[in-house]
Amino acid sequence: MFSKVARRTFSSSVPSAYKVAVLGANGGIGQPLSLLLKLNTKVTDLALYDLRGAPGVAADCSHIPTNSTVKGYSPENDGLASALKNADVVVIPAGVPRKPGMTRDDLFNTNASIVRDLAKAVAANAPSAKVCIISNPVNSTVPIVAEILKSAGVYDPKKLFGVTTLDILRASRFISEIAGTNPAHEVVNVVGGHSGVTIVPLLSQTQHNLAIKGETRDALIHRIQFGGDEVVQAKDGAGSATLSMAQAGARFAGAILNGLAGEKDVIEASFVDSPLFKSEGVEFFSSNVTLGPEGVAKIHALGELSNAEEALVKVAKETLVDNIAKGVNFVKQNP
Ligand SMILES: NC(=O)C1=CN([C@@H]2O[C@H](COP(=O)(O)OP(=O)(O)OC[C@H]3O[C@@H](n4cnc5c(N)ncnc54)[C@H](O)[C@@H]3O)[C@@H](O)[C@H]2O)C=CC1
Ligand SMILES: O=C([O-])CC(=O)C(=O)O
Repeated sequence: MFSKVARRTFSSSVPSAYKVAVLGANGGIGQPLSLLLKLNTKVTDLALYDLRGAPGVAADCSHIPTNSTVKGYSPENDGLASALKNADVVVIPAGVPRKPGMTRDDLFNTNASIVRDLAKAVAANAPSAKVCIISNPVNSTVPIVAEILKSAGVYDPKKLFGVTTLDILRASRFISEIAGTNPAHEVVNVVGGHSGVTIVPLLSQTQHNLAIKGETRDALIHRIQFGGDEVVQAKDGAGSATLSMAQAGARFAGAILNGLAGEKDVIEASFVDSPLFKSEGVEFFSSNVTLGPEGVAKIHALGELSNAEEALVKVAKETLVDNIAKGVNFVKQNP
């Protein structure tokens, strides 16, 4: 009797039921991201995969009394395929992080093949999932995944996302430190890509418009562009942002789930296959995206830019063309 009542109450409180797979779940990002996804009530099946350690992370998370079941998978016994089967959303933070002195591009040689191989598994086992790429360099890893999905004949540009949400989090926080405001109320559009000069915060569109000016403004833009370096330096060889990234990844995956569930006006920035600058050869670009049941419902234009922002976007586009080509060429040479 008691269990029947309990079960009824339980299921009526579940708004939607989705399977989310995290690939790289035992890592610095993977562990706290798995925790935060365990707290999302739209997730009913949480599949945690890593080369090692995922069953431990899963057992740990599974004791938290939210509605999802959690299972850990290893490469043995086709664990990757099982983790991916029927996944609605796949989040990929697998790969090595930076050490001081490295750029994100320095991670390419190691992470490109990791992401390529995981993308092949996604194509084979979860071809219609929404795929969220965290592994760096995002500007190149997203095109790698696109190429693999294309060769498998399952590419849908509406379903592939580079996660740039951490740039938005940092921009809100750093602006609030200057303006003395609540960071939760700082809405800021950050566009372009996810590395250095490709990260373009559109400060003219914030509530401060041009009120933050001169050297303060330049320093703020630089801090948003190179915020990742602050964490890499502070961690002093032990990796890069993990906790703030987990929060960013959980927010982004949560938005994807909200879109899947048919909620209205779900908007997050993401590095996607975008029409905005395709005519200039920039195949992927990050801007605000409305998310819906199919993934991308609408890609928003950048809106009005100041002259200085136009110049920043120009530089971002030039770098992005190279970063994207590097990913595409990698797959051509190493299919
Ligand atoms: N998009 C973004 O804003 C951010 C991206 N990152 C990137 O995220 C990635 C992960 O960072 P951390 O979690 O700090 O690194 P980490 O080294 O702590 O964790 C990476 C995990 O990936 C796993 N892994 C490696 N190869 C794998 C494979 N083939 N299949 C499954 N799992 C595999 C490792 O076993 C490890 O558990 C890095 O590339 C980092 O640069 C980091 C912060 C922000
Ligand atoms: O800086 C890094 O290497 C990790 C990252 O992408 C970030 O923190 O934005």
